[in-house]
Amino acid sequence: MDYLKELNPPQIQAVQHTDGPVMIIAGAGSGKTRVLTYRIAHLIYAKGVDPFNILSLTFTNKAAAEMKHRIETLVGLEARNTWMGTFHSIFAKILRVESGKIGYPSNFTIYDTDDSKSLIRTLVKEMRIDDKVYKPNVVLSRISGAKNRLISWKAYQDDPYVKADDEAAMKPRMGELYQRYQERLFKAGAMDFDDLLFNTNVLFRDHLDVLNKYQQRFKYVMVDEFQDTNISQYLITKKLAAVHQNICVVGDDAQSIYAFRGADIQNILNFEKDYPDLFVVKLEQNYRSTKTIVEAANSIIEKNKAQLKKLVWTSNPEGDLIELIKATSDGEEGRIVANTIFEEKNNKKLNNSDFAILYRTNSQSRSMEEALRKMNLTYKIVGGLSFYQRKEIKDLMAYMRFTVNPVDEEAFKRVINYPKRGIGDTSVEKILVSAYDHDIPLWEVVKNAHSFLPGRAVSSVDDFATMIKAFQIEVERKDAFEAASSIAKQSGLLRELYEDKTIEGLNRYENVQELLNAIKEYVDNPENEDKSLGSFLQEIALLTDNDQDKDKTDAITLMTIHSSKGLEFKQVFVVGMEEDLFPSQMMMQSREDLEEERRLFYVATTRAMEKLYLTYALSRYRFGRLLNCEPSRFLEEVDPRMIKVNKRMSSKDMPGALRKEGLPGASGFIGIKKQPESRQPSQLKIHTPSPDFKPSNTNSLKADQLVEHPKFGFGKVQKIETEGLNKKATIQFEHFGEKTLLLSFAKLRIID
Ligand SMILES: Nc1ncnc2c1ncn2[C@@H]1O[C@H](COP(=O)(O)OP(=O)(O)OP(=O)(O)O)[C@@H](O)[C@H]1O
Ligand SMILES: [Mg+2]
Repeated sequence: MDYLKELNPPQIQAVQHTDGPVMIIAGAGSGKTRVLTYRIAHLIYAKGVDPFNILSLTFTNKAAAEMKHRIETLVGLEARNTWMGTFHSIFAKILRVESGKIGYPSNFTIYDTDDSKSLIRTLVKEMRIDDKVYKPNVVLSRISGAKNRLISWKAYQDDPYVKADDEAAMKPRMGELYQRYQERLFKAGAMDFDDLLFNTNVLFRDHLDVLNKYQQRFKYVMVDEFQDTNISQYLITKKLAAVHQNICVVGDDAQSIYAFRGADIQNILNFEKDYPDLFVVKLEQNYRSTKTIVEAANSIIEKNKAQLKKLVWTSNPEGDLIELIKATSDGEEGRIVANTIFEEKNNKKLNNSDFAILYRTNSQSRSMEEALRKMNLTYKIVGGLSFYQRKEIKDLMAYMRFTVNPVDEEAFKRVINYPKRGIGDTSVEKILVSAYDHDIPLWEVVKNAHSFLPGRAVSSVDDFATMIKAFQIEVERKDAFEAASSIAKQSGLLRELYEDKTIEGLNRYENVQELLNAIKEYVDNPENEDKSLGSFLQEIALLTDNDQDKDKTDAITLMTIHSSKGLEFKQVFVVGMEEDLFPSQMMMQSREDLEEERRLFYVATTRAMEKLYLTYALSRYRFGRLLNCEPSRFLEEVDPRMIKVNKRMSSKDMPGALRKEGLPGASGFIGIKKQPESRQPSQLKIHTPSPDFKPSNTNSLKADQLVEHPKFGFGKVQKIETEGLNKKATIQFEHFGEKTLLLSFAKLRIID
């Protein structure tokens, strides 16, 4: 097999050096992920390693799926058996098997951020403390920060510095809140995302037999995006690799962008200390981007002081200059981006999926979406409010969760009185308080409602318990799809949605059907061995933002820079290049923070393969007000030789005269040398008909036929409609988009 031919010499070295610790720290686009992929293929193919003995940890499950697929094409189906996924998904899988050891049920629920915040709200109320001081997201991020550094609630409470810190922040009861939060999660048989790693550490610390089992299993351990691991993740990896010492980490310190979530660049430096006989590989050649983009990116990251020096070069062509685009408002910014994509698509025959629009915060997607929709350009938003965050989906999932794990408090709160069955808030509260005060599992309280509640509510709660018991029997006997369908029906949820005949109601009903489709797909997929509902629920709980683009149609990608890590697109727009927005005002407290923002900018620019655009607006709606904006300081940090100031405008904003000339005027830009225009903003050229152009008889014109129009050029018939006496054809023209023409007037030549 010739796969080594597809690598350069240092990459081959990294692939072939399979035994002992290896670290690859190299710049963006230099093939780090590719090396990991080929390394796994090499282990299986050349070294005969059993795929079950290989563990690789990736940034998203989607990245893992892509890697698996690639390895499959290199070495065959066996590749499927490697352990590959995010830290969270891999260790959730292991915890599901071992959870009994640390006192959790094997069907433990995974709480998402909403569940966690709701629990914190409940606790704050119970403790009678100020919910304006103890805001759920502030409390949660404090707890999360502690857990990511492996600080238990006990250690938290015992640490005088932490205590002083909380007191200074006017939150003296944080430690107590952390403790109650953990206790309640435990009672609910639930873990939040951070617990998956925290508890894995506990498991490996306290149960050496379990640790030993996995140490023996994972003979080879690999970590992608190593710069963004936190200490909790690092310790797990280190422990697992302690016996065989075959650990390979790849990363780029210049792309470390999760310090705010506890990622620690120190891990890279520690790695050298922890493994003195470390084999270090440098990759310097970038295969992803044009020279212009590589050099611009180098000029950006150079400004950071805390950086390992690295060389990144490319033999790719020079490529286009980076376009700097100014807009008067965020609305105009959106229109310019949409217009530019439209033109570039037509001029260069690109697909929607060749484009990405990257922004600092999710809320910036709105103006982009509006403009794209107006131009009929298909797009998808990665992250943001995803399918699984919708209320109706969460409701049905809560039924399933409670069935599988009937102590799950947050699931219980969602479904006990939805659809309405006459159980009031007071009764719900009584049930929860009884369980907590008497230390009885929630499910026992629900099953024995008569002992805890006044007469009226008892029979409704009894009915609810009977229903859940019936669901539990189904879950045991049937696969996830059959059980879920039955739960959707018997719970009354489907009927409730079906009876709502508004458009939103209809949408919600369809969404639930779509969830059932997804479960069917899961059950039908031969790769999923465990077809139980519990197993499906876990899979869903672990979807990362990036995994949810189920929709495979050709679409422009909109996402935050954070979620774009590791990806590449032919053309990339980094929008909202304004002070306070990027670098973000919220995140900037120190020089380190500014450097992290700059690394984000580096990540954004290095996603582009062929062309990069940086755009900014002079005014923008933020926090409900129209604010004036200044261009980002980062724009001045890009090597000016790589930039041209473009005078693009959206057609709508162009004054009439300029529109005709195609030369819209715009002023220059702060401190950046203007470059001579290498290319005029392209105009759609009117087609010159072929010499043999002769209109055809279009009486029998059909969808899918190819036609030529004397002005609009070549196109494909989408559909034919008859309206009264007229016949109309909708045609997708290569350069002019979709047009509907009356056939009795249009001169069309049918090409066959
Ligand atoms: N030796 C090579 N020959 C041809 N193409 C290569 C080679 N090495 C890498 N590439 C290609 O270059 C691109 C970037 O590679 P890859 O994504 O592995 O880089 P990376 O270092 O992981 O980047 P990032 O830091 O953004 O994660 C990919 O399209 C990859 O297929
Ligand atoms: Mg990568």
